Amino acid sequence: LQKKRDTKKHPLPPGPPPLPFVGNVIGIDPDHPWLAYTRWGTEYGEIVYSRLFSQDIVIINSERVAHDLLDRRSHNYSTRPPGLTSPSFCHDYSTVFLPYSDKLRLHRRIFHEAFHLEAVSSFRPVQMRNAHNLIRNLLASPEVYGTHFHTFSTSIIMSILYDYSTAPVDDPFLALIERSLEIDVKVLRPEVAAVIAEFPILKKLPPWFPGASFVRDAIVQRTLVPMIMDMPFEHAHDDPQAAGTAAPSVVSDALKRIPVKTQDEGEAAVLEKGIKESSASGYAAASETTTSTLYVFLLAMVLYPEVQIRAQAEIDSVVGETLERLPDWGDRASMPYINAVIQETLRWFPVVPLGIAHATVNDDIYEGYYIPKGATVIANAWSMARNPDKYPNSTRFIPERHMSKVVVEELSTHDPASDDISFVFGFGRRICVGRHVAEASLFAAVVNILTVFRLECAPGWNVGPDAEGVKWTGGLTT
Ligand code: HEM
Repeated sequence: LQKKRDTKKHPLPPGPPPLPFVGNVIGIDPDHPWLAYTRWGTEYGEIVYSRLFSQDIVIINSERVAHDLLDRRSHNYSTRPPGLTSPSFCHDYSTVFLPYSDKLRLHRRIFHEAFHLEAVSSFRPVQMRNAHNLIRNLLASPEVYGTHFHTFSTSIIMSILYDYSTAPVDDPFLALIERSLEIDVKVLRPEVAAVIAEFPILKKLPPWFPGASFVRDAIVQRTLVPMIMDMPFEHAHDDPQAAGTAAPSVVSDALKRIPVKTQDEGEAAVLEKGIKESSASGYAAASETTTSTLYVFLLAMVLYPEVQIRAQAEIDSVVGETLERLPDWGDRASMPYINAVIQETLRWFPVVPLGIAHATVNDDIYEGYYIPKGATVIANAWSMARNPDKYPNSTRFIPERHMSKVVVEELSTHDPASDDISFVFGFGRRICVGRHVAEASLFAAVVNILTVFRLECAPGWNVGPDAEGVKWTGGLTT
């Protein structure tokens, strides 16, 4: 049955013709939906309407429209599709998937206090120390570079959030959280949410039922999430017998602020819960994204040796060819090319290719098109990164394209949100809260790797400069 609604005589945005009942399921590779959405962008334009069962999906393929809707009309476009916050998967705690609400504002305030532009420089020692560990690990066992990237990303975020030092291998807490993240990345997508919303009965299938893997995943997740939230939190929490003993961390600092602000026990409990939940969300949001970006960096370096040579020449010109010291934060302003390499890495293959879906609170009209209330709104970063007017030869890795725009001033005043590629961090009231931390971690890793190593393709590995043939994993992050 077709939904009947009053579109106020405005048409829906253009899009592929839907099949009866199921909508636009044909032609979408469920693991790589950004490819189909980008194709639709070429065919139908900057804003595309599609339908999955009865779920309206609006795909934004250009930065222009994303800024118009998600920034300028953020009052209407800042919530999340309800299917993403399924209580069966215990996601109702996660900042990333919360609807726009007081709880979300509290989470974002907690993040902002720790991660705003002026505050993040306090994490630099942790980031540089972990970058040095990263190059030591890469030297010892380069073949497991992926594990080392992962250790780098997770160790930084665990130190920052909880002052928790992860074990060099097989950390028991990380094993739990990784299992939980594996499930999240697989399940928390608008396409899956639309199917589950259409057939709530699916949630009731017995776990042994063939194809009911997400029911089994939900059961595992319900066991994991309380552990993931409580274990590191207790580590960062002050010993109640000896107040003020916890080492500095986002969590302990936030907890210390509570008594100053409120004497009310109920309010204090809400704040404490907010701190616990937002910090648990921070780990998930930070680890995969930073690790994946380092994979893209590595891919670029082996496919573009001339970029690598230019980047290394810049480093040599700053720290000296004899390598008497490793680069440090004070060198960053003198390394515009390294900064451009980081920008281009974020652009070349955005690791959150479709961002995290937003949703509309009310009906809207935009450039004559009707956008329904409750629509899932996807900002297609993949397509924005391939805008041929802004990025000629967009499939090529060309750091030089950022050189006129890269900000080289002292980094405490450097706001990546104002940069060319800010779209990879999302939009409006939901823009990534960890973007300043992410950028700094990437600098620490990239500059140290390039100082110490030459990165080359393994013999016999033949991938062209467009990285065609590279297999991108499916999910929220790739
Ligand atoms: C290269 C690294 C990263 C990339 C590409 C990235 C990208 C994104 C994107 C696209 C979103 C969705 C924005 C939107 O809805 O419009 C997001 C949200 C978020 N990110 Fe990041 N992120 C990165 C690193 C981090 C780090 C290091 C943290 C640290 C805590 C973090 C924390 C978050 C949180 C909490 C949200 C949810 C915000 C909300 O829903 O209001 N991210 N990120």
